[in-house]
Amino acid sequence: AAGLNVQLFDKSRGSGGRMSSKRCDVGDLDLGAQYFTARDRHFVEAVRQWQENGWLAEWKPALYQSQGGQLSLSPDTQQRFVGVPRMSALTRQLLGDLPATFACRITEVFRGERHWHLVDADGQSHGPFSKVVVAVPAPQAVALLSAAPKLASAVASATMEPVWAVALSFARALDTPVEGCFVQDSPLDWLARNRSKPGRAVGMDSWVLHASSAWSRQHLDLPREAVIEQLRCAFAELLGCAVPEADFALAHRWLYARPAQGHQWGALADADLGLYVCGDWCLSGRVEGAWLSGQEAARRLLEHAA
Ligand SMILES: Cc1cc2nc3c(=O)[nH]c(=O)nc-3n(C[C@H](O)[C@H](O)[C@H](O)COP(=O)(O)OP(=O)(O)OC[C@H]3O[C@@H](n4cnc5c(N)ncnc54)[C@H](O)[C@@H]3O)c2cc1C
Ligand SMILES: NC(=O)C1=CN([C@@H]2O[C@H](COP(=O)(O)OP(=O)(O)OC[C@H]3O[C@@H](n4cnc5c(N)ncnc54)[C@H](O)[C@@H]3O)[C@@H](O)[C@H]2O)CC=C1
Repeated sequence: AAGLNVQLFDKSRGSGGRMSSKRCDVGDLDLGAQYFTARDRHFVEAVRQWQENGWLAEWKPALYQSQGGQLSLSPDTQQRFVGVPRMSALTRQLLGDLPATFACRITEVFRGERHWHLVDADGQSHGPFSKVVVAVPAPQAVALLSAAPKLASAVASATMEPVWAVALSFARALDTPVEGCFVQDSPLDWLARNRSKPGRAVGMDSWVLHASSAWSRQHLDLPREAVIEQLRCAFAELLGCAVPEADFALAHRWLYARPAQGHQWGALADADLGLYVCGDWCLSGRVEGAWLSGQEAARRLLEHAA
């Protein structure tokens, strides 16, 4: 928006990061961020604009909570948004025609005499660039900040927690009114019924289950099949209805799902070098926090470029 030339590199095959959706035979599944809320007025305004553009829609699930094995309705007035027809649709729209190189993992960010250069996992070099913004989870950012050791050590203090995500699809819809559920006292901490979200395929009855970070940490190296089975059992127990073997199942491990602690950093920078770091872990560990942190990095970068 400020007229600078931007080149984006991402190690994934598509945009979205932890907001990405997986394309499967049973439809698109949001395995990471499930929905987002908007509280900061700048973000509220951005969300309003995206909604007007048709990039996202409000999700109004039949919301439940489960505590001590007791399932109860838990309606509220909180507005929750999702990308349509999949979560990652929003990032695809925001990307527009910005030059982006996907499936490109950056392994080194180094400064030449006047400019920055990036090296990827295939040894290819990219650049020169006058500024670099590192927008990845804190533990992955550290390796890219060797040119600014002070910055690297601040970032290294931000640790992140894992989350196992499981998707289960059933040809016959489960006999339950639940469409979203906040869970306590279980290996799970969240579950969502995919077809209750706007614009999703309605053929199969697909669910996304998230394990708690504590369970995920304890079962980090459990084989995928075992993760699916254990979380399916926890799911069945929680719903209290018959849950057959799924017709389709997958498990995805998010190693750096959520920040372990909250910070109010906004973004971090070595402005003299032209190196900026941002991400949800600089703020609230939510989509809104990620967006605000990116805005703050951009603001500082432009301030220094002026
Ligand atoms: C399971 C789960 C559930 C969640 N649920 C919610 C929710 O309901 N509501 C909510 O608001 N938030 C939720 N979140 C959090 C939300 O997804 C994040 O806060 C937000 O997406 C973070 O955005 P980001 O840009 O900071 O980082 P990311 O989305 O992690 O983006 C970083 C990008 O950098 C790329 N990358 C990493 N290293 C390299 C490298 N070396 N070279 C090139 N590219 C690299 C990655 O591929 C990725 O695309 C959830 C997250 C998870 C994992
Ligand atoms: N699994 C993961 O890796 C991550 C999950 N994240 C979740 O993303 C959501 C985003 O947070 P916000 O935007 O603040 O969303 P929000 O306001 O819907 O929820 C915030 C938290 O409040 C509780 N809560 C809210 N509404 C209800 C309700 N009706 N009944 C019972 N409890 C309720 C619940 O504990 C929830 O986690 C939260 O649920 C986070 O736990 C965020 C980041 C990572």
